[in-house]
Amino acid sequence: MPEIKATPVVSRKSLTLFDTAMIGPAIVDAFKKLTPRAQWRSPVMFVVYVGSIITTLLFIQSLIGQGEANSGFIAAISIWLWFTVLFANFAESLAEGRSKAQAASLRALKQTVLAKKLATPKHGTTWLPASPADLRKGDTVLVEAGDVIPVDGEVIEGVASVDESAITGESAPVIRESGGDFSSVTGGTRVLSDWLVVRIAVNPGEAFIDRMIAMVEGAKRQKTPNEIALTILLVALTIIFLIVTVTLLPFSLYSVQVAGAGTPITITVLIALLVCLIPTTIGGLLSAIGVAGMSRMMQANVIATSGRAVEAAGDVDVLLLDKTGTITLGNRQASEFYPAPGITQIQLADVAQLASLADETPEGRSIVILAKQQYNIRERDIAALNAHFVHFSAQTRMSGVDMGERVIRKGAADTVKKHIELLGRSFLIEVSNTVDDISRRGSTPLVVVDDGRVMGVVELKDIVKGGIKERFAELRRMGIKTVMITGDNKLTAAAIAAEAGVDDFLAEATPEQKLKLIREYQSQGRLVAMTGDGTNDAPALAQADVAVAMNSGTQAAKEAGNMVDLDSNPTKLLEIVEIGKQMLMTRGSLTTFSIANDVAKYFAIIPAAFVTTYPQLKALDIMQLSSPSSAIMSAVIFNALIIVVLIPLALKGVKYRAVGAAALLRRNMLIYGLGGILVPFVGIKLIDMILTVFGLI
Ligand SMILES: Nc1ncnc2c1ncn2[C@@H]1O[C@H](COP(=O)(O)OP(=O)(O)OP(=O)(O)O)[C@@H](O)[C@H]1O
Ligand SMILES: [K+]
Ligand SMILES: [Mg+2]
Repeated sequence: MPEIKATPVVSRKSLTLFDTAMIGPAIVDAFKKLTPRAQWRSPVMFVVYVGSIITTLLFIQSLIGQGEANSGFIAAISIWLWFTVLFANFAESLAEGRSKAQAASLRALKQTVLAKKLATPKHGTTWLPASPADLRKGDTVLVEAGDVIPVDGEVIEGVASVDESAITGESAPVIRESGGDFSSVTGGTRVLSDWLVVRIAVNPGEAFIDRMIAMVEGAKRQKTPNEIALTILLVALTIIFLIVTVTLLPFSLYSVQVAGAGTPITITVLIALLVCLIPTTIGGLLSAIGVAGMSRMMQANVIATSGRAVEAAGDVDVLLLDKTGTITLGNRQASEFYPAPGITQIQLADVAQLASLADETPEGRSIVILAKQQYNIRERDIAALNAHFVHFSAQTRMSGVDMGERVIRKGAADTVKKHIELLGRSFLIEVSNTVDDISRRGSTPLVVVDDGRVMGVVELKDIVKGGIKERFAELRRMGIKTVMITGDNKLTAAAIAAEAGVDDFLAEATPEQKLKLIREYQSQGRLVAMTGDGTNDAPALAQADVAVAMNSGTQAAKEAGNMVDLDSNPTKLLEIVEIGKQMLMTRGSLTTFSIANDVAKYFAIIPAAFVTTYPQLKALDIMQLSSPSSAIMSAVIFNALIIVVLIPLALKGVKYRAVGAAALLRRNMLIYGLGGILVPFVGIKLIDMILTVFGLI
């Protein structure tokens, strides 16, 4: 057979906020964005862009003929308007630079190793080398120790340990196996031991990594509903100020000609006035805020496939989590056989094993293993048994085998109870007690029946993931209600719910009931987040506003969600909510700041701009700036520099605190509203003084 060499798996490296290596390219990129097409994306900045062009033309006119004002002044205004545009471009480029670096490191994961394509989907059959680009959905490949998994897929045979550090950054290997909720594998990860037969789940270009790359690269292209609403507000403000400014010109001309006032206002000054009044601070930083939000999600090891979901995360008020695999480790293992009165442990183990021979779930496999370990019950030849196997489903919550007339089942206590009641039998009190005891420990009881006769109960042990309780308490402080939903029985659910510290739980839930619960919350106007890993969670994930699938979960769960947590950490939602809230708050704060800024600029520019036309306006000149042209220059320079000053805030986001929304709003209004009014007074005065001291004006 041909030899296939494994290439080293590249790890995703994390990026700091201002990598100096990214500043140079961002500056170059800022100049590249000086095209009308790129500028048109932000209507506010487009107005500044047009203003820069007009003042440039006015400057050229002043050089070759009769200018409307001193050419030095026009040049200075023009240069600072160009800077304003460039600074906004730079903010966006810097944010994109981080995304691009993230996308590039993802692309490095796309391996070009050859896959071992199987002709028949069975281990031990022959394979031929195939390029990943030639693999189609439904093809099967063999992946052995040392091999890199070529494309996303589902394990259909085998158990192996897999190194997923390239995707998750987590160095501990994970187990991937057929059946159950741990069967999905991601392209670019590497099998460490044993082998897997994998059925390819995606066509070329549709793989998980491809979607991740598209997401980080396309972050600025898709505007979210929130962003669109804000853009409309900014455009409306821009239009109002445009109309106000444009009507000032004929007004000024009229005053001069008819009423005999001083000299008319110049177009250069009008453009400066307009640019200072329109919300350039938020207009220039809006795109960067969105791109940086997506980037922060990546940094948290969360892949969001929609910007809308990231925003919705900021407003979530209910979080639904499934139990097994999300709150618990999910690797439920049979730990003990509890026979019914009159039955021996060996008899129970024997029947339980028969019912599990073809059960590919981790639960089923663990029963076969326990029976072998404890009683040395050998696996029987399935073919010789003439048996028909009944596979587990989340709806029936049972599995088993029919051998001729003999019906063997194992499953959740309530469903098995119904099953035997149909046969006119009932549970013995001892069995019910055992079921309750196991449940109270937080374990899952599986009741085993042989032809209507209860043989006993198998205990499946599961472990609650570490550190969960503290994190749920934090969610509560944020005002988010946590609800655990599980297919397991009420007692087990109650035990795990108490251990994990969730606010509420729903037990014995079918996939339909999970879905129904989400719809109920949504109809009360709540925004619902759901975290799940299993195929039975997929409908609920598809319905939730923010749907986080565990990376360890099934392909179906990942397809249905709008986010994937690469670390498979159920409390990751905490960070997701924080990032969402931070993004919404950053936008809100900078919008407030941007609009509040106008007050100071109004007092700086209006008296200066019109003092030649209306000397009475001198009364408004509370800032006492050195000259009208210095006042206008200072305002324009401040307006440009404030964008640069606020870039770190736009990229990092305003600090989030787990306090109520009203308190947060009050605090932000105080800082960014009041600050927005006061800061420019100081800033403009300072710039005016510098210009004057150095004789620059
Ligand atoms: N292989 C199996 N054979 C028979 N019954 C099973 C098997 N696996 C699980 N069960 C029973 O079916 C119930 C429901 O399982 P399901 O996988 O739908 O939900 P769950 O994983 O327990 O909960 P969650 O929704 O939190 O993941 C389990 O609680 C258990 O009692
Ligand atoms: K402005
Ligand atoms: Mg599950």
